[in-house]
Amino acid sequence: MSRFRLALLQMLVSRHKQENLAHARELVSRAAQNGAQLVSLPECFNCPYGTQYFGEYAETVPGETSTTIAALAAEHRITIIGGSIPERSGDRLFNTSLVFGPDGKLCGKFRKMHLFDIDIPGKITFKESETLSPGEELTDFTTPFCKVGIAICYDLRFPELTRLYADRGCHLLVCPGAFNMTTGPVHWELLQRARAVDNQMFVATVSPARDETASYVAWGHSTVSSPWGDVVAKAGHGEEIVYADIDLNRVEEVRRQIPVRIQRRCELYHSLAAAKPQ
Ligand SMILES: O=C(O)CCC(=O)C(=O)O
Repeated sequence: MSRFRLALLQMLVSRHKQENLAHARELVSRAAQNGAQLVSLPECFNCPYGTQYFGEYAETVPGETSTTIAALAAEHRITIIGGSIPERSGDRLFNTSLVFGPDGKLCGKFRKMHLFDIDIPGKITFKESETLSPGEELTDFTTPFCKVGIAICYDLRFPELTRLYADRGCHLLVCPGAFNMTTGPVHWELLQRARAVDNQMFVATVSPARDETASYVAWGHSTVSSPWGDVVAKAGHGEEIVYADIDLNRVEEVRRQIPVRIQRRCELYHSLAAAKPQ
């Protein structure tokens, strides 16, 4: 199958977990009724985004949220990327994305690999590493359409991660993320289009809807970029579902036209990197 419908759920997240789960149920059902076969929720969809919330909202896997998403995937016979949730594992917390296939079974679990620690004086200081631990594994999964890789938000800033997925045969990267009002306007679209054009693959980012009353105000603008690097679908900042009819033939077409993937000179890069500067 070379075509499928992707839906990005730009959901408004509240402080009430039960309300968030009910809302996710509603949006997933709407997307499935509209023909979506692969659906993604945003980063931290069951909890407000902020280090002060992660411990309180964290769950083990399996747990309430994972069970809810698994049941929804099975009910609608679709694949659901469960955005991300704070996950508790022993005495550690992770920012984790869980993926469930149309049979309701867990088919992927990605823990955010690069933690969001930044300091922009007068604008935004954020230190995920105060409460979270980083993941160490790649997570890709196979669908009837293509292989899909997962990254979470700040991970998009590290081109090496997306390159690893592309080299493993992924034709789509899905990245639940919540950029903010400082970095979002300049970096959000730029980074995803760069990852798409670097690797000649589709890249989809899924943000929560903007809530001006939240302690962390998300940029919104969930987006799908094509292997050519152009934007094929994009949300505003309010709650909405973004649909994209993905034609995977575009991946092969762009790779044939501009064959950078086979023109890379990896041995040369390695020897240049190893050489001592003059
Ligand atoms: O990289 C950024 O500017 C934002 C990252 C972020 O919000 C996150 O990793 O959750």
